[in-house]
Amino acid sequence: MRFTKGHGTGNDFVILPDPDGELELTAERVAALCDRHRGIGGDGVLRVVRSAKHPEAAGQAGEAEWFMDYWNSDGSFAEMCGNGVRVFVRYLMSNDLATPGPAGLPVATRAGIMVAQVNDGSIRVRMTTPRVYAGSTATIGALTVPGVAVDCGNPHLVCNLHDGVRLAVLDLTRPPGHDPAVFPGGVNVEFVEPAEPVDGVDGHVRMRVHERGSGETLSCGTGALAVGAVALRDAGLTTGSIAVDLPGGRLIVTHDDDGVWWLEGPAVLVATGEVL
Ligand SMILES: N[C@H](CCC[C@H](N)C(=O)O)C(=O)O
Repeated sequence: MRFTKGHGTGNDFVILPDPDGELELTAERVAALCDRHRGIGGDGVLRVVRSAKHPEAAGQAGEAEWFMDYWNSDGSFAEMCGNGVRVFVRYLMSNDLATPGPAGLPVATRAGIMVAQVNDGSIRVRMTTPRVYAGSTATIGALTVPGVAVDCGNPHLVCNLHDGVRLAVLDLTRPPGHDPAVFPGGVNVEFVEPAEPVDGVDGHVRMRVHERGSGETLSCGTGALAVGAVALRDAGLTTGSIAVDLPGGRLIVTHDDDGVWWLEGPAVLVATGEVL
């Protein structure tokens, strides 16, 4: 089975070309592929399958030829993967499987159609509108941090640090505690601290993330979208751009004057090989 390894700001994926949806993918096989010692290693799997050939995407086939079948590294499914869409699009174009149209390159996902606009260094993706909908808390040991629930197609809990607590001291080797009544399907938890002003954007924050189904990752695109939406709200802005620095790099979240939410960042293909 052929594979390609790629990443977006260090959020890395095993890409599996499967245009006709013939691979027998199971949670166990995905976890084995993502194992960083016994397998290829990755935060998740992106299966590249034609929308018409996948039961969860057939309804989107008229708008998007390709479906990004995203799996977390533990073999669980997720509705959406923001970094993954950029890497997926970079893969499609590098393998001459698709070319962007006038509006960009549409990709079907479990959270709906995302449209990517591609340039050499970075890709920007038209994302789902993040919905801030509840207050909740996360716990790490004896620390309790208030946060806000944000739906980006997948669930997020954005926790702004305060009282001198810094990102560097957080132990994210285990899932932070969360309220299952608010997040019955689990949640991606982001911790945020303010950062120094940066030219060209309206705000700048730093974050770390513990991802549902993958653990702490170097980056999370939908997490950055959730964090950017909260940062704009907290700044009293309805539109604007936020630079979000993650351990793996910088992503830019923009809410434009047309009401579109964009996530912009790099997408790199690292290697191609054969799974034995
Ligand atoms: N790394 C992904 C998020 C995966 C979300 C997944 N962990 C979930 O269960 O929702 C991103 O770039 O958006």
